[in-house]
Amino acid sequence: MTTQQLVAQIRKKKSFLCIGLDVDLEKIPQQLLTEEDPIFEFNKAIIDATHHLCVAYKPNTAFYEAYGLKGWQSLEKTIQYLNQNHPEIFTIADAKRGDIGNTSRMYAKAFLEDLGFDSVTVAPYMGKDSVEPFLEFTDKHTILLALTSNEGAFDFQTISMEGKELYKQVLETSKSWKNSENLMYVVGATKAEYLADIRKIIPNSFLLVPGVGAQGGNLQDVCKYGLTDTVGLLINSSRGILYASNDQNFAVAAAEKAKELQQEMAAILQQSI
Ligand SMILES: O=c1ccn([C@@H]2O[C@H](COP(=O)(O)O)[C@@H](O)[C@H]2O)c(=O)[nH]1
Repeated sequence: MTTQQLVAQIRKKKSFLCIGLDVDLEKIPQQLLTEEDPIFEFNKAIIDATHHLCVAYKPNTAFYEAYGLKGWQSLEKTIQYLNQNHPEIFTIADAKRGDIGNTSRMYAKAFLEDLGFDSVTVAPYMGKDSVEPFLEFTDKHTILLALTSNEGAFDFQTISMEGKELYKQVLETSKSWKNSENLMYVVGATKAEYLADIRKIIPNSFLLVPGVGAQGGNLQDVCKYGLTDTVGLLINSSRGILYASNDQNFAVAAAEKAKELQQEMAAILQQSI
């Protein structure tokens, strides 16, 4: 999916919501556990109930890898279901990969070609030759970790080297990489106060912003400094939507939470026009 197509979907749905499909078998309604593939059945119910309210889904691969072969098969079924039924929705494999070049090429092939995701998250710290193999997929997007939502982000990402914080160095250097126009960046919603500085370096790039909901990030704060002329934001919420209820009405409850965020986004978009 091109960035223009993503922006068109955002305008059409009045939403820049990304729903995180982080399925924890201990948190889903227990009656689903009798199904042959509880993870997929849960995802399917969530997707069926929320697809009109969001423009992206982001399965975090940890929640599938944790269940071995069965988990990987659930991930495969989930992305196939999305690509077949909702090809207009942007898909993100939140896998946080990155390795020496030939290994990165295999990661890129796994997520972007074999599974068929539109994008994959990548850690930047092994540098240019670890990221460019992902960028070789020019019809896909590589989402680079810039300033993450967790407390540990302050251990390295904000440390200054020669007067420049590491996350800023990542943003600036990555712009010189081949096919960098296909880069997006992760910035945590809990770090909204950094967005004005971030926008000085990457004024137009799309940002994937996790941390709204369970981590306490604020949508209004993120939009105040992060919004661009073409929106430029995908706001992720996972637990805050998925686990709104764990009774039989879980999908309806999830849709209600998603709708609250979508309506807040619609109001923000209307004001910014
Ligand atoms: O900086 C980051 C990068 C990734 N994540 C991931 O996003 C979701 C957030 O889930 P919530 O339940 O809405 O907190 C999850 O998959 C994280 O691994 C992040 O939170 N922060």
